[in-house]
Amino acid sequence: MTKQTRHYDFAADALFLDFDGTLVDLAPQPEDIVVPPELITLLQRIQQESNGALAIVSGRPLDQLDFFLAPLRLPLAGVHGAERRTADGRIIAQPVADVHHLRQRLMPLVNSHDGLQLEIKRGALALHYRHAAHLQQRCIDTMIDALKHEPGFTMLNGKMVVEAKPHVNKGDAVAAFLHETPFRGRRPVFIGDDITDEAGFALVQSETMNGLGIKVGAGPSQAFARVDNPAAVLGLLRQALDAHPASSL
Ligand SMILES: O=P(O)(O)OC[C@H]1O[C@H](O[C@H]2O[C@H](CO)[C@@H](O)[C@H](O)[C@H]2O)[C@H](O)[C@@H](O)[C@@H]1O
Repeated sequence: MTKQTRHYDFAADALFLDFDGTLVDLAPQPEDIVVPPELITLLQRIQQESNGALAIVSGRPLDQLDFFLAPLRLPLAGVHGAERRTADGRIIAQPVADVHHLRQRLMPLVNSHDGLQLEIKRGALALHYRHAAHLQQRCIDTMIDALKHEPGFTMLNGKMVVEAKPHVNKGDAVAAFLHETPFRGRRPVFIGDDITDEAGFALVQSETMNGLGIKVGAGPSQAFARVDNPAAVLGLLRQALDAHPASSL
């Protein structure tokens, strides 16, 4: 951990965690990630100790997060905040644009090159080029062109992926949780690794929130603190629980 380490108080703080690249190592394909069994145990313990003030905030849809985190049922924000499951189990789905026409605009590129994959979500499309890195600029240019005709989306450059997502962000999702029980009134901590997580850092570190962002891995970030990789994030969670009630994150 670099820069600023702060006391983590399970009674007064709330924890918001990105998923890919933060809790699990990146994998060649979205479906290939491996969830360490210890992660499930740690999240379960944190959920209990913090009276439920723990949420996952991801670019993935809710059903995928539930699948990978089973048997846990946590509060979730999916598709970068376009859908949420609150702590009391309500699903809140933002209105989103239909991806059909955008998909049609992207498919010719995907079909004419090996190694490209189009992931379809509710209101979002992720064009993955991890297996065709030389096509990065081509993918970005194609997405920019396609979005000129599709006003319902914002472009997001992620890790070996360019996404068209709804006009939402993870900061808004965290803010929404912080208006609800059991998150309300707590100091937020947000841990994430990618550009989409910067909106989460900005929100929790704003003057009114007085929280902490923790960036995972290299690259520019506004987060006040940094750790190296998902293994180090697990280490932080473990440490916080071991030191409970006087722990630090
Ligand atoms: O917000 P996150 O939880 O970090 O999700 C961001 C995107 O993650 C997934 O793609 C990324 O991870 C894959 C598995 O490691 C990797 O193969 C891919 O190259 C990465 O971009 C997911 O597929 C996307 O839907 C998420 O938006």
